[in-house]
Amino acid sequence: MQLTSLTDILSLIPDLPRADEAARAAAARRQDSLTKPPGSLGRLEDLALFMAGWRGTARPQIDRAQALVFAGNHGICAQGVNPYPQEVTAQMVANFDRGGAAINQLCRVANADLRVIALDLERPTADFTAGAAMTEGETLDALNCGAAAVDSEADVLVLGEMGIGNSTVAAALAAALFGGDPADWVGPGTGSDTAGIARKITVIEAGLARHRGLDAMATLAAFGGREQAAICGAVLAARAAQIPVILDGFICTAAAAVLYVVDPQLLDHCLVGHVSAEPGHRKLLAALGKSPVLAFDMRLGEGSGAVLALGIVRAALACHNGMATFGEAGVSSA
Ligand SMILES: O=C(O)c1ccc[n+]([C@@H]2O[C@H](COP(=O)([O-])O)[C@@H](O)[C@H]2O)c1
Ligand SMILES: Cc1cc2nc[nH]c2cc1C
Repeated sequence: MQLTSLTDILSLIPDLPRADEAARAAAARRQDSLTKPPGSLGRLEDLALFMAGWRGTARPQIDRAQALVFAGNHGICAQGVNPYPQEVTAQMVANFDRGGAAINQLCRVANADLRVIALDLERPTADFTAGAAMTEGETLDALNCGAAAVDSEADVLVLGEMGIGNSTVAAALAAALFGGDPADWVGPGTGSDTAGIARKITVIEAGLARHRGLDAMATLAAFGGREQAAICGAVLAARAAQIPVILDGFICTAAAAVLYVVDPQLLDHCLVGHVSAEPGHRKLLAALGKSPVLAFDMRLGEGSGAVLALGIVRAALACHNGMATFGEAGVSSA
């Protein structure tokens, strides 16, 4: 998938695959034949049916799980919206590469292949209070980079991000896409105090005043950043390859929300792995009509909540594929 303009996305939509309803129905029949009262595995059953629909088979397996973490830097950091200095983005990328971050440990436990992609860290996006964070060309480059990173052989894709300052970008995107009071979308991020949160709100109000009346893709360019655009590209490429996606926290979900505003069905193949402790995430999930797999009070980013949810999806498929039916086990049904 190679986008040459931000409006290309509209022409892709009619050809994107949809869930295979026959495979999903066959998986539902299997669930009802397994040695348990129907429905007793609750949302594990829903996850198995979700995977069946998107993988197009009644007995989906996860042989290959890919985790992609995109990192970017943000011009809005010039406004003092971030408690940690911007160089932490590159320092954490080095930490990911050495295996020292939370995401490395969680990917090992969940058996996911982690790939970290740093997007022009030495060239932060522009300050969105002064102009568009990204040109159309920069937005397209990041979208195409995200799309190209998707392993077409993967059975599931976990997405995450790293970028000092990007909780402000995410809140700005959410406010621009869904409206409401900016204060409802803003939270502490990595640990802003009350004064820091007030600064984030002021900055977002200035950004919203500058960038009015834009469509969803232009909103992405206006507020940034590269990692958000790359997440959009990866979500689209995964869809084209019928690979279900697990989104991470507030920042990752706000990026994908751009696609939802383009067309809500663009996120049909996406689960949200967890609801972050960042307060705007709950409101964002309500706007997208998504229920998180987990609520673990996490607010790290990096894809950490999404890869934890991968373990739950693996558990759902272990039951779905490994359990005996009533007939096979000689267990009497109701
Ligand atoms: O995804 C979340 O829910 C989340 C919530 C709070 C913080 N983060 C991470 O923290 C960074 C952004 O926070 P900040 O304070 O620098 O804007 C960025 O690297 C994110 O991955 C992520
Ligand atoms: C240390 C650190 C690790 C992170 N991982 C994702 N965002 C982060 C922000 C900070 C500050």
